[in-house]
Amino acid sequence: MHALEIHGLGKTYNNGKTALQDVNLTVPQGSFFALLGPNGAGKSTMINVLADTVRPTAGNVSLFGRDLFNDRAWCKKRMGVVPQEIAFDPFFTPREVLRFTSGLFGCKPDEAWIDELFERLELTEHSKKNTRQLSGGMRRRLLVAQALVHRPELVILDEPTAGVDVELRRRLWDFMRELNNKGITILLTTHYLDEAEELCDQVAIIDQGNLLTAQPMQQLMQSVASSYLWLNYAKPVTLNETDKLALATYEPRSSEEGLCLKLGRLDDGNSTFHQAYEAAVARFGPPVDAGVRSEDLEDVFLRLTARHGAKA
Ligand SMILES: Nc1ncnc2c1ncn2[C@@H]1O[C@H](COP(=O)(O)OP(=O)(O)OP(=O)(O)O)[C@@H](O)[C@H]1O
Repeated sequence: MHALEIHGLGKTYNNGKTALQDVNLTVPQGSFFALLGPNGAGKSTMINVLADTVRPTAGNVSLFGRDLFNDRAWCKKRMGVVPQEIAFDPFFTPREVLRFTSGLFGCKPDEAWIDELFERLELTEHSKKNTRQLSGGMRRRLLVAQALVHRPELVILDEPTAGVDVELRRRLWDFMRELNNKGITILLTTHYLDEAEELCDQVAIIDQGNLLTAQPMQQLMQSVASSYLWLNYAKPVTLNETDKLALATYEPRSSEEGLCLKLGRLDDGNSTFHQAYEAAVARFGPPVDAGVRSEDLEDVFLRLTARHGAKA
């Protein structure tokens, strides 16, 4: 069964802005899913539709097989959402916020779980303060605790680590990974693409309301990420028309330190490293240094969204 199945989802705001256009997306149960996109791509709109704070103008969504819009109460209990906007009643303490939220989900507050959440999210010593006394990072962690207090099976996090320092971010992700290992599905948006690549086993990229790709992370990296051979000649290499023609297969680019060639695969699956290196040496002589660099998720993301932007 899928945690989420989204069909033909569309949202046009009252001002005429279309934030989502016919989005089809499946989030497998138990996955750690990254929903990525540049600013204004439509990520928060999608999350707000799931959280019932934005009404879609088209499409349907099912959560663990049940219709999200017709079976709201059932679905809400199984879902915990960490929104991007932070808003708490300033007169409540974090513990009161969590007790109150448990009540909203029809559960008796589970004090042991609340203690564990405070501990894991490093809020124990702040649990009796008023929320207005908390820092931005603490409030964001309290939002995460609030989303988890009713033990949801699907956790949706919209930029949960914005404003959270590196160390805390790492510990927050460790906690999310532990929850995921226990079978909880996690869907998150983040602008930290290196963290998404490390954590997530599924990835979707949206841009201008359109889904560009959705697939297992490993599959995306294998099929789309390229490798490049960097040849250091200690100065930029000038490519004349004959060089460009001779090296055309490697899409040569002059760099500050020399030359960059795109590597491909031969029929036997081996890299074209050797051929590219020899071709460069034949034209420019041996470099002072050379290395191979593979594209990471950020490179792939920039390439896919730039190409889409150029088309739009
Ligand atoms: N309430 C609204 N009324 C009108 N337009 C809106 C509204 N909310 C969002 N939009 C527009 O919809 C588009 C998608 O916005 P959204 O916040 O979903 O993007 P996002 O991918 O979450 O961006 P970010 O990474 O900056 O948070 C943007 O062009 C935004 O300006």
